[in-house]
Amino acid sequence: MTAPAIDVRELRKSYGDVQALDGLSLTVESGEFFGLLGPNGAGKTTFINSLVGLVHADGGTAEVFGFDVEADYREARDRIGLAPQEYNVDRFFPIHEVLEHKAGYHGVPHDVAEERAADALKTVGIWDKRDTRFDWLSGGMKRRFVLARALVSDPDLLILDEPTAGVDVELRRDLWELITDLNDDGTTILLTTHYIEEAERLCDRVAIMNEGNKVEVATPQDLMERGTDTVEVGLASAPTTAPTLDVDGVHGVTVEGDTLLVTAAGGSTLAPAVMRDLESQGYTVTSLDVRRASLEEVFVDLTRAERTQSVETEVAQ
Ligand SMILES: Nc1ncnc2c1ncn2[C@@H]1O[C@H](COP(=O)(O)OP(=O)(O)OP(=O)(O)O)[C@@H](O)[C@H]1O
Repeated sequence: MTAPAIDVRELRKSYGDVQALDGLSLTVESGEFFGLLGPNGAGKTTFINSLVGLVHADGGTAEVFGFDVEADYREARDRIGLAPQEYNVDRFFPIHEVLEHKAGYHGVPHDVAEERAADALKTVGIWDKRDTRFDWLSGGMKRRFVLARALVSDPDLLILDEPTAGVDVELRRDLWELITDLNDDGTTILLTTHYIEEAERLCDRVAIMNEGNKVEVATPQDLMERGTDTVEVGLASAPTTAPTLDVDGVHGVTVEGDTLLVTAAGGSTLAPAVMRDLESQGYTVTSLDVRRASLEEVFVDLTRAERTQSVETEVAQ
């Protein structure tokens, strides 16, 4: 069996009083498209940095494709391509040379490195800029370049730390297509993002982090099913009070003019039963619409619940 792309156990890192990683355990399977979500300061970048040797963890273990990130640093690091949040690019050389140096650093012979650099620049669509320096690229091209640099060592695991932050819609879609293709070709992807829609669209599974630990790991669909949907039922005439519904899973009913707002987990499956119940009570249903819980709502609920819980624990202590 292939070793997981990432396997961390009880990972800890503190900066003074701040527990950036608080015993994080997480497994990402080889070939997965995995999302890491969490509010600012949740520990996502610290986690990524610990995988690539930029942060030395205080405790726990981290392996990449079965290689310990510290004891087997070289083996683990050579399998990872990192597109970080902050640019740390050599500004004095044309960008194709920067890529060749990077490939060389990972042990790729010079002639192969030249080819890899050309391929990477073509893949991200800035081959015509190959003789330009990094500083002279536009903001969008810089994003593309950072991805090319992550790709030049032909990594098995591509780590993208907020790759589409602040980019325009067109580039975002281009980048989505590019990384989806890479994943289809077998590259494992670890993506952090604050755009929940991005995670919903792209990721097989997501981990929601908060305060240095994971709150939940699931598929975006599973998470959304835990959220509260709203069934909007249009009635022929406005009721004076909210009807009582005898349908399992319904959380509440409110009246807004001639519309009933029925909140429920799994609204789309309950909608027909809601309609039947109302009709059996003599109501005439004129329209039915289901507003699904978004991943964003579930994310906010989960991280808020977690924060409230930790405040309550602190108060209790
Ligand atoms: N070098 C450092 N020195 C001191 N504190 C740090 C350092 N790096 C991170 N921290 C702290 O550790 C915590 C986790 O930070 P981290 O950057 O990992 O979060 P994040 O989830 O990546 O946040 P964001 O979404 O804002 O990028 C934060 O409280 C941060 O202030």
